[in-house]
Amino acid sequence: MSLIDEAASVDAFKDVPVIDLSHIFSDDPSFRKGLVSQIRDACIRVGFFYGNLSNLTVSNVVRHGLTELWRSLVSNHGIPEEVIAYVLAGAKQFFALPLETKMEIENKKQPNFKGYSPLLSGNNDPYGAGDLQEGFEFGWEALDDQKGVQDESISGAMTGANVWPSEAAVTGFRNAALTYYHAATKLGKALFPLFAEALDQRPDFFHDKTQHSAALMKFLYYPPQLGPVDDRVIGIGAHTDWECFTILWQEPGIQALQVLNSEKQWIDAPPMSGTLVINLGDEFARITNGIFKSTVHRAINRNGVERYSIPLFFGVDYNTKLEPMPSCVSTDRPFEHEVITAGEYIKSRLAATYNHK
Ligand SMILES: O=C(O)CCC(=O)C(=O)O
Ligand SMILES: [Fe+2]
Repeated sequence: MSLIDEAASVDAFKDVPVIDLSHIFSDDPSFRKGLVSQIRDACIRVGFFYGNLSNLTVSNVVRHGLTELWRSLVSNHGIPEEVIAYVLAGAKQFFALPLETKMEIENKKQPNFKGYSPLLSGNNDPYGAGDLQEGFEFGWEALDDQKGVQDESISGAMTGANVWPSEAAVTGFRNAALTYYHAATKLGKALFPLFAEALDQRPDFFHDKTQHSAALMKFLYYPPQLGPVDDRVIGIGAHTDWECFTILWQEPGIQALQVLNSEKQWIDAPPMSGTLVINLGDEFARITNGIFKSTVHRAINRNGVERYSIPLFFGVDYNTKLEPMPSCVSTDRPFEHEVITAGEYIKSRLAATYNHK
């Protein structure tokens, strides 16, 4: 079936599919075909899936540089290990700092909203009254032992360096955060060829558009929300993500994330051991003219305990134009957006969310 016909024939999903990514690096056509077809179905029908990494072979994990990420997810006692443990400890320490210390790196003072966003400062749902979360956002930066400096010319509309709390305030925070960032972006880079094949393109279709890791990582802290709740103030209001896809780590054991289907039912997407949630965003929806779904979701923390989550929003390079693929456009299915660059799009969404005057 063509992409356009397939997109026209989908029913409301009732759950978020789980896709085994053990063969993510396999060139064996039988494995590859099966995986691509599951990803295509999830992207067209749901816009969300759980990527199960727990059965990856150790040799593949090592060869493709996923060790830190994999060991963060896969443990035999369900407790996050290694990098995630450091990241989580650092995030907890950071969010526990006095407000005035955190406000020294407030996102509204930075050119592109990197840094700290206080409680209720963002509003992802225009019908909401603010998101009940605190955040800390940062983008690509070389680790101390890596070569490379940030080339600002490639960041286009999204130019702007990261800001960090002082090393004295949260020891090891920057290093732990960047280590996890680099591990998660490696997984992101391995996913682009699969998405390309799911769109009937060559595996390297996105290669020239993903040279620079246009990816933002955000640490999120959600206080518990108990008692009567104003529906307009929840952890993060109903929204779509903005980049191509998000790789989301959720704190184990705490249900908060929900995904909206076409019958307006909220479907729970609880954390699942050995997996990361992968969901598509607006850049992919634009590039595919709506064939890949950028699905509405929200998070509500009614669990009586604090909750942390870590999305990595991975887009095409900021200077790439968000144009539709010709195979996704027809006379019945015209493209209805202005063509702008990815950087311009992300910047405009950040400004709208934080109401920056
Ligand atoms: O915290 C979560 O589970 C979801 C976060 C989210 O949807 C976002 O930051 O875009
Ligand atoms: Fe989201």
